[in-house]
Amino acid sequence: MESLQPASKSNSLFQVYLRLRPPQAGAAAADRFLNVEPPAADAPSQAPTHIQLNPPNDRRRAIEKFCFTQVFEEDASQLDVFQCTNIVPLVEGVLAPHGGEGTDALLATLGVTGSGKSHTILGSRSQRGLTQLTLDVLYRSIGQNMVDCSPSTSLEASIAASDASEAKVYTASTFLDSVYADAPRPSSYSSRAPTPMLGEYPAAGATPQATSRRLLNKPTGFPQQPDISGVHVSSDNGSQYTVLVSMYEVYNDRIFDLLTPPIKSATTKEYRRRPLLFKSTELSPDRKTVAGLRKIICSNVNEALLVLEAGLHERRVAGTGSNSVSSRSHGFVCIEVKKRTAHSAASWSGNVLTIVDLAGSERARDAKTAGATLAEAGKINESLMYLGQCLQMQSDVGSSNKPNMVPFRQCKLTELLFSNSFPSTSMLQSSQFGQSARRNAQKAVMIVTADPHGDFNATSQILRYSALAREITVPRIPSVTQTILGSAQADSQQTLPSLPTYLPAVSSATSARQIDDRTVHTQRPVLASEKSVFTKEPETRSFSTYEKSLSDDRATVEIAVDEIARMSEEIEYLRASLEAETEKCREAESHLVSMADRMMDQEQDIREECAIEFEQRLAVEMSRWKASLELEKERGVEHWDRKVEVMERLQNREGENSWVGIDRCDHEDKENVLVENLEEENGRLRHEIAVLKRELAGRSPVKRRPLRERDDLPMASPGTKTTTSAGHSATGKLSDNTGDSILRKMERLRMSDDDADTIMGRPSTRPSGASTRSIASNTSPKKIRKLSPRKWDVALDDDDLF
Ligand SMILES: Nc1ncnc2c1ncn2[C@@H]1O[C@H](COP(=O)(O)OP(=O)(O)OP(=O)(O)O)[C@@H](O)[C@H]1O
Repeated sequence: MESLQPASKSNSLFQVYLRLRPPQAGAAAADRFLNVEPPAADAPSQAPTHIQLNPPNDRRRAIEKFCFTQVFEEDASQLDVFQCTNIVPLVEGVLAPHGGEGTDALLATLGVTGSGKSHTILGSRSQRGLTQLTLDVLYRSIGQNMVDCSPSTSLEASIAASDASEAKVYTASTFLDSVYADAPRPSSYSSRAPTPMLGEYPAAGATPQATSRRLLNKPTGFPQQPDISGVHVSSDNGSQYTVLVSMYEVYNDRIFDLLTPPIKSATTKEYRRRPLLFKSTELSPDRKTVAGLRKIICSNVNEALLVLEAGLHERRVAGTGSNSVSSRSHGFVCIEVKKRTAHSAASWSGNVLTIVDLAGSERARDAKTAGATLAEAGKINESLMYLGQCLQMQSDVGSSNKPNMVPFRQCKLTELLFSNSFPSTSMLQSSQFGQSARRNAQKAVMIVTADPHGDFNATSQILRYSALAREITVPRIPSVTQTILGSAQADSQQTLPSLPTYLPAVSSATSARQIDDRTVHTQRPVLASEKSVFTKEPETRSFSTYEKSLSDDRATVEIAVDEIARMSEEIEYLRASLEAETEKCREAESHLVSMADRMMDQEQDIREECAIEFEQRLAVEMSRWKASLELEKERGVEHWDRKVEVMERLQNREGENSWVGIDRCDHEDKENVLVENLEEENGRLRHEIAVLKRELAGRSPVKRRPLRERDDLPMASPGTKTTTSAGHSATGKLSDNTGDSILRKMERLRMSDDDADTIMGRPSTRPSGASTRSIASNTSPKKIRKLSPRKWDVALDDDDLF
């Protein structure tokens, strides 16, 4: 046992203690698979530190030994555990009594479901747990240095201003008034809610905060045992202290505040909590915090216990086959000790003591879980598996070369537990340049609980990754080997009484390995004593011939034994591999179940969010649409009003003066058109006259009928109004009366003949006194016919009419 020692303390993030719970009623002593080894005589402490795990009913499985900081046996009390687990130094580190930064602290329990984690951390009806004991010693240590928390002071504001986690800070009186009913609870005390809380909150309530939350009955008193009034830690007398309590749980890998009441969903009508983020904030860029928590300023231990009670009431628990009140989430209680220089308005700084009650790993078969509880179990097992990986690798962290080897970012639980134990990359870089100093690493205590009569596989798995050191002893395989050797021995004893009789003590080459080599269970074990077992020289016998045959037999047996040992070893290795693979498979299955559940949860959340957003947008769009419709209506009315107005104005103006201008313009336009038409007509007539002249010249006098009688020339209709004034016939009728106008022109030509006669001294053929106008208008066609030959002759003779 001396060889199994824990790794150097400086390399471990946790001190790991093991606590065994008393047997449950009906547990048989024969079922006990775990034994505590008595401490070695020369050990520094007489407290046990080693246990041995004996596989029940399976002689082929290895015997495992584990080493812890200390092992508490079944009869250990709450006080024993409190005093021996170094919790007092944790409180001292948080209080920083000698000035300086102080250190954060973490106290956690880990174990299979029903093994006593909650009992250890939170106590029972009669016994206080480590949380209550820690609060007791903390408040008594601060004593008079606690700052006045009366409502008149601006304590909440000053704390909220210096808080890096965007917390909502309340005084205990404000918070407790909203949680507890005035009447004290008459019946029994219990810190655990019996069933999950969702959907159980009546809507009717007194205060706004309590509308979605059932008011609790205030406990009349808390257990006072064990008494630790003798335990005291000093605090910094030059400082003022205040203590903030906050609580949250990690459920299905999401963080929920236990001190904030759930909100009723608009769509599902269920009461739900909003998950919180674990992130770096503006005031804490290099350190992650759970953002948006409710933090309650508790000025005395009683207030802190009432807040704790209220938070525990909200935590998800359920009855399973393994535990009637089983935690379904990892519960976190944060006791934040804030400190500032006495009588100054300096900002608050401080440290946190985080107490964690982890949910227990469980096998669905044993826990008889189904549905949501089974999915929860899958999630719990998955997070514990990641925690196990982190614990196995924690020893590597001591070496500064591998700061990021611990895979703590795989789930919320390990992130919350480990992320502030390691410097972030940005912090490392900045500290390399001397920009910021790394905070003191947190001190951590892990209490592993185990039931020696419980589930062997689950317990051995937890012990494997939590123990500080582990040793495996591969069991002897007597069935085949002993049979062969036994028969050989029996044969030889007849003739060779002193044939060696001992068997190889097969042990693992990995025995006595320390925590640094935790992968031992996945490595192939080697027979340490394989080579040395059969190296002894057999005794020399007198019967030489018989001796020869015997030595042949012995050689054969040796080879056989060797082979058997090798095969046994191989089988053992394969069995271990199979076990590991089976375990992996089981973990993968539970992971799958939990992922499916998570997806459903997320889908539900997204649906809800979408529905809410859709409703909000719809409402906004509706109101916008209504507003724009109203506006359009108003605009339409205005538009038509304006149109009517314009029309009215136009009508008035037109009535007054517009008609005069329009008439004048019309008149001018008409005159212009008339002139143009006349010019055009004039040109055309000239052309026609020329044509007619040529035609007349080519005709015989007989055929020269008056133009008016000719069919080939268009004549004016009888009703056509004519006038002799050249170019002054009515507009538009000139073209229709072409023949008429030609006739008139011909008459004018005749007049020209007369004039010419006059000029040339020939006697005029026209009656005297008759004017051109009268001829044109009054002369009958017959008269014209009589005159025309001479006229045409003259005209032709003269040949110069124009
Ligand atoms: N050391 C102990 N002494 C007396 N009773 C104990 C002890 N440890 C556990 N028990 C009892 O065992 C039962 C289960 O314990 P507990 O609820 O603490 O288990 P747990 O590990 O927290 O389980 P889970 O992970 O399911 O929440 C409780 O009734 C508790 O009182």
